[in-house]
Amino acid sequence: ETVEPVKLVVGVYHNPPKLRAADDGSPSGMLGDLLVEIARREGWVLQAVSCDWAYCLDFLQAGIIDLLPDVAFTEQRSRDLAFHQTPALYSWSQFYSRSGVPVHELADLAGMRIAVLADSVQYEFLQQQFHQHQVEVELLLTDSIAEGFALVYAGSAQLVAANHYFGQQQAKQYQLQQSQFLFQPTQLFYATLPNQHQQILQRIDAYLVEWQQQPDSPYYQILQRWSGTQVETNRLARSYWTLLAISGVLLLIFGGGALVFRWQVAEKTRHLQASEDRLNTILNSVDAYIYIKDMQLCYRYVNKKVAELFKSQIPDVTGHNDYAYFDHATAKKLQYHDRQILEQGIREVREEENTISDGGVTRTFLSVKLPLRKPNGEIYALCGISTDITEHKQQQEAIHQLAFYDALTQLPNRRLLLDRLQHAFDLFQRQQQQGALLFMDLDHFKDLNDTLGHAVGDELLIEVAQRLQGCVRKCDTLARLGGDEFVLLLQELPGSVERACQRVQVIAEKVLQCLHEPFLLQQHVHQISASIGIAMLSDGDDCDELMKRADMAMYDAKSRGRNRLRFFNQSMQVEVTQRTTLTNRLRQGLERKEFFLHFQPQFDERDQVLGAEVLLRWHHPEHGNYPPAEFIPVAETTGLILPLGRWVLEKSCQQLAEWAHDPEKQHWQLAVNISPRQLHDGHFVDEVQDILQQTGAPASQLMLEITESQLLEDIDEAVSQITRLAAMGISFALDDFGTGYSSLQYLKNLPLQQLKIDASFVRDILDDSSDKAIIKTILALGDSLELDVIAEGVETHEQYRTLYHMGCRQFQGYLLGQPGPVEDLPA
Ligand SMILES: Nc1nc2c(ncn2[C@@H]2O[C@@H]3COP(=O)(O)O[C@H]4[C@@H](O)[C@H](n5cnc6c(=O)[nH]c(N)nc65)O[C@@H]4COP(=O)(O)O[C@H]3[C@H]2O)c(=O)[nH]1
Repeated sequence: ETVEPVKLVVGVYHNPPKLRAADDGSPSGMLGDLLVEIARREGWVLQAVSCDWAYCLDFLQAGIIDLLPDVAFTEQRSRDLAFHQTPALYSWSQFYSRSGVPVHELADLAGMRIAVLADSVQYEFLQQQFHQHQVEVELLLTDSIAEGFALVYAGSAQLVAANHYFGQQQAKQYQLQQSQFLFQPTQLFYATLPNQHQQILQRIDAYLVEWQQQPDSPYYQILQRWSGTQVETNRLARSYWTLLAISGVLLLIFGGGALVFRWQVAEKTRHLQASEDRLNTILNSVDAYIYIKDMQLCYRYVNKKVAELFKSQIPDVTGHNDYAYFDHATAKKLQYHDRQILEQGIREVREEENTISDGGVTRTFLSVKLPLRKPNGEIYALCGISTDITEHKQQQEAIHQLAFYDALTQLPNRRLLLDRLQHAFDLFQRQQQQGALLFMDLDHFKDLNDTLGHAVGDELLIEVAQRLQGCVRKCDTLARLGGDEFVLLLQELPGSVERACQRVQVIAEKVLQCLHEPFLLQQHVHQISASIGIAMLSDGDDCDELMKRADMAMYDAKSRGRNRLRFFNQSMQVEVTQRTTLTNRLRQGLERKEFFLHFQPQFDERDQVLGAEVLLRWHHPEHGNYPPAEFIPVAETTGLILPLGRWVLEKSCQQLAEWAHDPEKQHWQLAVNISPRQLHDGHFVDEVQDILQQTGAPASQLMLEITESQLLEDIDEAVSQITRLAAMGISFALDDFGTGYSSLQYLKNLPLQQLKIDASFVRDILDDSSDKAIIKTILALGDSLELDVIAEGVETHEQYRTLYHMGCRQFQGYLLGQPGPVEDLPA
């Protein structure tokens, strides 16, 4: 079944270059060709009917033709005809005359013979204007536009009014010139009778919408073919048209002469005054700043909004330039750009930040500016339309701020950081421009936050952000990822990795130092520290990996005792992987009961056993024995030390309970190592009490070994726990004594029983005089504080003798007894 093609009878009148008949009678010209192209695509069959304009319009209304191109939209026509939505062309009208007929204003037309197309929009408009302003003219109605041009050429009329498309192309041929009197901007459409060809109009509309958005579409190709000049894209054409609509109106009011603004109409006719009033009402009620500046950039016209902005009256602004109203920098900038427009004859859209001199308020404007030209093309003024977009910009900025900045510290957030990092990374890959990523975490921030409250925590974070910002350069990015995690992206570092690393180290140390300075928070001085992990841009293959690596390095710094910096490197990566494996094995080991205890005896100076130190041992079925120095730190960071430590305590207490029944051993003490995690775990005291109760071990025989460094973490908390345990009869030994920062203050405050000289001092006691001096001091300290002092790691007789002569009376070490099963302890 074949579908009948759509047949359309099209009216064609002579209005080149917009519309004309081709040699074979078919529609041609801009709108004709466009229709032919659309019909070709749609499969419509066009049948052209050649007619003069007024007849064409009649034919359309009578239903003789289906479609008429090039119909200007008017209110009245919209009642009788149907139009599509998107204008096919934008047009306006001008007068054309033989040389020497000046038209500056409506009143200049009085007494003239003016040719105009019958039934045209120009005719309607002019007739109405002349009538309204009581300007007497003789209108000669023509059947075609060309006829009007011919009348002027022949001297039968002084002027012809026509659309500028026709005028631009045809005026020369008739030796006519265009006047600067622009009027009546119109939008041109294809028209049909209402409700008859709805679908046709819809299809035409669809093509117009699509093609007007594509600069290389058939639409622009056709327009260009017929206009012979470069056609701007539709958006520009439309704004140009809009501006012309306004500036045309301005010209209508002000006339065109050497100065557009010589406003004499008021004196000439009171009707024109009325017209001015009406137009001014329009111009003054638009939400835009409209102005005209002359070649010296003095204002010649401003609307009410401009006058209000300048806190002045409209007439007072005339003759002044921007220096009178804006601050110096703004005026200079405005004049610079305005001059370019006048000199180069360009139209410009620009965002301007203008500061009003009175009050110094800065506002943002979107300004469209274009030069105004005389008929000979000479530029004589600049027309500008500016819209205040300050609020819009502020909203945009607020949204930007929310999306890319941290609300608490106003530092860039993760999203912005990642963006900058990507940029830095690209630069590094292209130009080997080194950079570094520093992950910073405040040590024990959580404790501060929990104890002092979130308000103080927030205050600290804000101050930290400010301090950090003081340590970095403009080209660096300091971001906050949340919590107490800050990231610093350093860019533009010196070429070689070594030099770059050195520089980064210096910066990171500076950061550590500046964070270590005391903070004053709510009248209290707080001291904090931070741990920094560093990855160089050369350390990873992408941003994700770099972030992870800097993070890893930061954790490494933390686990090495905080307040320090660590660089990421490959060996660290290996370490991290091993650590994960070890964690999994530890967990399994606990379940599979792979742990056991060794006991290393401790002696007095008469070789009598005082007891033993309990040492944890782990035998893995496949990997053999793991040294405690390797797995204990991992157990500590993962928290596995808590169940592990509990198990050690239980076993030790069971042993003590057993010895309690043995008269030879009931005086033996067991020294059990306690990890910092255990001591700072809130349940530790209760746990020890439970274990003592359950096992029946005498508390007096249990000694807990703590290290100096673990005390330092939170001295007040530690003292309170230790005091509570000591009250239960448990004694305490301070392990590794001498390696940390000893503070007499806490030594006095703690219920200690024993100081343990670290094995490292004992090892070098024979060769290193400073180690000897330290041991002496520890012994003297023990003496004065009435504490026992035990030397650990005694391996040789010489060491033993030297220690003895120095006054040491308790010993532990391979010389006297290796760690081993409980059965191996000497009786
Ligand atoms: N070179 C030398 N070394 C000697 C000598 N005498 C003893 N040692 C070793 O020195 C370490 C003494 O333990 P530590 O200083 O408390 O140091 C301990 C302790 O800090 C930790 N640790 C061991 N067991 C536990 C435990 O149950 N809990 C906790 N939290 N830590 C433990 O592991 C560390 C290492 O333990 P171990 O490898 O068993 O190493 C033990 C012991 O075997 C000697 O004459 N020469």
